[in-house]
Amino acid sequence: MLESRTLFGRPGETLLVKVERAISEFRAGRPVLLRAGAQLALALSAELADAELVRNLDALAAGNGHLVLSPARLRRLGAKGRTEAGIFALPTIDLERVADLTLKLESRMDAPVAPASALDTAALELARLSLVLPAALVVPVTAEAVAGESLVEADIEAVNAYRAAQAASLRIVGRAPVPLEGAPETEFVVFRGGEGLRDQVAIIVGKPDLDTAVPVRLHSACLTGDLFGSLKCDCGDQLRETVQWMAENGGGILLYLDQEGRGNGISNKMRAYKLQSQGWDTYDADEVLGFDLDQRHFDFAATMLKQLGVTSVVALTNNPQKIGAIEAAGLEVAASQRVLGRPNAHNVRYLASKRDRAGHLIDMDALMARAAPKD
Ligand SMILES: Nc1nc2c(ncn2[C@@H]2O[C@H](COP(=O)(O)OP(=O)(O)OP(=O)(O)O)[C@@H](O)[C@H]2O)c(=O)[nH]1
Ligand SMILES: [Zn+2]
Repeated sequence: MLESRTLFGRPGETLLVKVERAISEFRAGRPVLLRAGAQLALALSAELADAELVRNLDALAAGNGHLVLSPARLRRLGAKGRTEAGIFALPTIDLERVADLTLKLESRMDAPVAPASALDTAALELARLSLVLPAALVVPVTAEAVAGESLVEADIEAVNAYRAAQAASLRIVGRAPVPLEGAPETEFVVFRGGEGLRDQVAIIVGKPDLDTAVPVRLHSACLTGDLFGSLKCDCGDQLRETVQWMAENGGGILLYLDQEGRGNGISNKMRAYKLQSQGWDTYDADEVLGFDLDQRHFDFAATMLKQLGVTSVVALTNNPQKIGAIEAAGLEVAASQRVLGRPNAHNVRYLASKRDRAGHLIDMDALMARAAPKD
């Protein structure tokens, strides 16, 4: 562990650095040593456990291993109204049982759920930060039992404080003009920090007047829609039409945020798409995987705007959460404007679900009027 007296351990950096290492280990399917005061436990991503790891963990666990699951997954397993994470005891750690409880569609609870400890919930937060399934195997250990192992150690307070620290560490690391088709006067400004595992990008279209309300869109990354024109969502249309609209209407700022799959990551989004192909709606599919309606935070996006000198915005969105987050961060939302994609046979259920279940301000008649004639 880095301490402030070491050569490279600057005090302000250590929290971010330690948790970044822990995330990287966790994503690689290696156990991380979590510390809560004098208590220690190994935490391992449930989806990445393999036979050898499980054998070794089981030997250390002496019957005290358990699986931590999110409230959404517990609800899906049959614990109605569950709002807290919980744990299942694993007297022996068994890969098949772990898979049943974390991922299988038809699984139902067949054992009591105990409340999760602070250590357990930190393991779950680590899974979320790592963009793997929100499910962790946790094995309490003593320092002696793991002495000599090369393990990354993280304090649970550091894990829990990581999101806020990452949002507060936002800073501009590069900017350059990037002329776009239809919007030749455009600048890309790259920020490090925020949310997700990569950088955030502000796309400044034209020369927006920062003394008046600036048209702004917070756009969450969608590889399938933005890049490949997937018919399953409205993202690609929203992205390109917003940039075009800004270019033709005095400029604006689009924030391209590293929040693929509503913050669940691309692998979990594909798992959710698979479930959707079997009939599940977008939110129910996420719940099967253990995710609540939306994992995204938008406070850091407001910080990006502030760093760019924006104080008042015209919010281009249908999502009231985005508007609320901008206001909560102390920026003025002078007005908001809907951003309609194009409906088709593949995305109309998704768009209706966003309106009906997440309160998005989508006027279905106005939307349907935009359907291509072939639809
Ligand atoms: N988990 C999950 N994510 C999805 C699905 N379809 C699209 N997404 C993601 O949802 C997000 C949509 O982002 P946005 O278009 O910025 O946000 P929005 O909440 O729809 O709000 P507005 O478009 O601003 O009205 C992107 O991160 C997509 O990758 C899905 O079925 N499941
Ligand atoms: Zn999309």
